Amino acid sequence: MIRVDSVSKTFTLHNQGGASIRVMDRATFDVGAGECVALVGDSGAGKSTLMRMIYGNYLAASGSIMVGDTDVARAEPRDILALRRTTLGYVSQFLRVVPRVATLDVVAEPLLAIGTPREAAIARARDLLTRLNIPQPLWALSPTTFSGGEQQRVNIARGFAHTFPAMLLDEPTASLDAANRETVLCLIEEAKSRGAAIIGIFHDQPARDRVADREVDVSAFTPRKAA
Ligand SMILES: Nc1ncnc2c1ncn2[C@@H]1O[C@H](COP(=O)(O)OP(=O)(O)OP(=O)(O)O)[C@@H](O)[C@H]1O
Repeated sequence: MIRVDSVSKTFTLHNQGGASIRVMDRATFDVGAGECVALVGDSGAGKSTLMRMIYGNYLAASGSIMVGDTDVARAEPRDILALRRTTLGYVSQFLRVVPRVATLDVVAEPLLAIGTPREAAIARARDLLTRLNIPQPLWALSPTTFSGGEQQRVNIARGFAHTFPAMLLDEPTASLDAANRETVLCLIEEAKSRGAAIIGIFHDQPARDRVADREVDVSAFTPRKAA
């Protein structure tokens, strides 16, 4: 489902005399349907950079990143946006809050965007908000004023609303309490059992041990170490 092949990356620091830093050299791995792969490696090894390249936020200098039939390393921006709507989900720790949109609609939006009938989308949003312990009186409010933890849980609910065939998870359990952490681990397990291919960064080692089938050590693709 996801195949990263010989992906390299160099950052050019335009504000520092155009200095360039090679941060990734020929990263290669794949993730099958129903599988969860954890990216591991020291701080600065390039885990986030690799994930951002797979999501299409950072452009890979060379190589290919196949997600389904789309090569993210070469795709047009509109194709990447279509991929993100239908195929590739991304759950980070942080919600990008849209002012004045009710929490229920924030969570249902990814489903509405792919044409799910409103009633079904809202039902799924209610179910996820309930599972993630967001109190019902808050559902009609914008999450702008919610606590950090509440915003994180709304973001997770939104990220899991659509049953994406491929998902990227960036520290999905960070700073959650035990009950909500358990819910997120169950959501990940459910996604795997319906066949989603998942790539995650988990500093939470017990969480990683539970949901990840394999680890990919990104340090192996860090140029200074590979040299
Ligand atoms: N936008 C950027 N511009 C320049 N350099 C960057 C940029 N993003 C990341 N880097 C560099 O790329 C390298 C890899 O960083 P990255 O954040 O991917 O590491 P990481 O493995 O996710 O680390 P951590 O576990 O600390 O989050 C680092 O040396 C970092 O300084």
